[in-house]
Amino acid sequence: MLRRFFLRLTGGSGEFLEAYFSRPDETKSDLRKVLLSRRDSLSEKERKKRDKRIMHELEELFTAFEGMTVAGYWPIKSEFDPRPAMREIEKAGGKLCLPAVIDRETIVFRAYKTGDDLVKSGFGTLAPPETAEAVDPEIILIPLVGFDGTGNRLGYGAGHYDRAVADLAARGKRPRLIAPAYAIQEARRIPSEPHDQRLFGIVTDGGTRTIMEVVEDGEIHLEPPTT
Ligand SMILES: Nc1nc2c(c(=O)[nH]1)N(C=O)[C@@H](CNc1ccc(C(=O)N[C@@H](CCC(=O)O)C(=O)O)cc1)CN2
Ligand SMILES: Nc1ncnc2c1ncn2[C@@H]1O[C@H](COP(=O)(O)OP(=O)(O)OP(=O)(O)O)[C@@H](O)[C@H]1O
Repeated sequence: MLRRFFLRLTGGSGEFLEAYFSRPDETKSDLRKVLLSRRDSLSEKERKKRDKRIMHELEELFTAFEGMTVAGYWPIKSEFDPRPAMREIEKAGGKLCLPAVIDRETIVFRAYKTGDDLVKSGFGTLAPPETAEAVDPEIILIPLVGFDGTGNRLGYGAGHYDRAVADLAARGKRPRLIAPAYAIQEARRIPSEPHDQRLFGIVTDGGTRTIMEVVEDGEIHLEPPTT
């Protein structure tokens, strides 16, 4: 069976934060402020337009999610709304889950089906209740504040996802992190620390970035996780 790995570096709308290239001393929290305000500044109309473009890019991946456990997220603030994509993933045979906040450091993933009840879960998020089954996602649609072209991710700074992915890795799981994001959330460089988990793919309204694909018998699949 032919297996070929390649890195696709396409897209990119040139909307990234150029200013930070010349300032290597830029801290994560400074970057977070600037990138959050960029995201917040999109009008509702502009956001909807960009959401459609991101959804269109994501559509290419849905069939690859068949039979996989895929973590979505319930959007807060000015994040891309992944819920229409989650419904399509479900239709394509993916099993959904959502992150639930346990404490300031910990999140877990709980099974979710469209229409299931959700409960308040900290930091303004909603999540399945404790009674929902705990699952280990193979694909994580991961929200972010910022990213760079090499797959570094900047979150809200709690380390929730970084810890959750490290925990999965410690148990032999290798979830693929795919970030739907607005092109304006790109910075020339996001500082990377050892605990930071690198993105597998970044799907933006300016194109799909840095996504690793596996081509098998002429078809594009996401690599199945090695457990
Ligand atoms: N929609 C969504 N769900 C998510 C996350 C996320 O980023 N987005 N998470 C991602 O990890 C986890 C929840 N963790 C979060 C941690 C901090 C903040 C936040 O907004 N923090 C404040 C600053 C910190 C504070 O208030 O102490 C902020 O940025 O205003 C949000 C979510 C799991 N669920
Ligand atoms: N695997 C880990 N083990 C212990 N501490 C961690 C781990 N991952 C992250 N942290 C800690 O969490 C804090 C926040 O990390 P960072 O600023 O990278 O968060 P973030 O990636 O922006 O947030 P998130 O992952 O919640 O979206 C840091 O103090 C970091 O040391």
